[in-house]
Amino acid sequence: MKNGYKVKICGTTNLEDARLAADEGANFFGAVVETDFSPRSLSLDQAKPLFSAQPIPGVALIFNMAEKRAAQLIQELNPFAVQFLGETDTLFIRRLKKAFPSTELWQSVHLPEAGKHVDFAHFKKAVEDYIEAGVNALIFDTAAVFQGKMKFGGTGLMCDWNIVKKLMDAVRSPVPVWLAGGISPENVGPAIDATDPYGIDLCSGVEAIPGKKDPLKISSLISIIREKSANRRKLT
Ligand SMILES: O=C(O)c1ccccc1NCC(=O)[C@H](O)[C@H](O)COP(=O)(O)O
Repeated sequence: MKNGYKVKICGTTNLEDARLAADEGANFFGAVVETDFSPRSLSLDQAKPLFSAQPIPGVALIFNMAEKRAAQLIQELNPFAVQFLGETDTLFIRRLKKAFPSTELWQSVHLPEAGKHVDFAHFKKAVEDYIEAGVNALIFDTAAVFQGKMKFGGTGLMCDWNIVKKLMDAVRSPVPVWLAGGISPENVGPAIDATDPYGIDLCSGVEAIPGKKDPLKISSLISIIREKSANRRKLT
């Protein structure tokens, strides 16, 4: 999608699905690397074929990875962007940015699932700090406990879109802001209406089975997003 809302098809585990996302018109694919709480996590070697092909720009998602390993990942995969899933030390962001100026650094911000209490001041400060440190994009997503373990993303659960919108309005981010968490073809329209994000990032909502994307779900999602984008253009 060249104009309008962007789409990232995330949790991609194989090259066929990265190509499918590209063919259907998504803007980015994402792959989770060396992240133990994700059933879709790839080793560096498993991720290589996806990133050497990069049919569309690829985003490598990592969780609290050591700095040396993150540098190695950037050198070996040459992703368009690295996306941090954990709460990232802003000095770490600054150092990586200096070392790899041509790699974008994206930061996930994980809110609790909708209905749970949100410490608004905490999230506002975190977002301001990430912007100040120089991240290139922010992704609001959902974190939740599964089988006693906190999962930062890939939950299939929505966060509170009204709070996302309130945070967006409060920080007036100079960088693109994505919405993720439990989005599917069924609810992508209301998700866009509620937050008017730069883009939509999703994983389980377009899968046939965990780890395998569903072509029909992706094409239905993209056609809804195209329609929403066309309507927005009419309004501006
Ligand atoms: O896909 C996963 O298993 C995953 C696990 C941990 C972090 C991220 C993960 N997926 C990639 C994404 O960024 C997802 O698009 C995002 O978390 C939303 O996932 P979903 O709620 O399944 O759409």
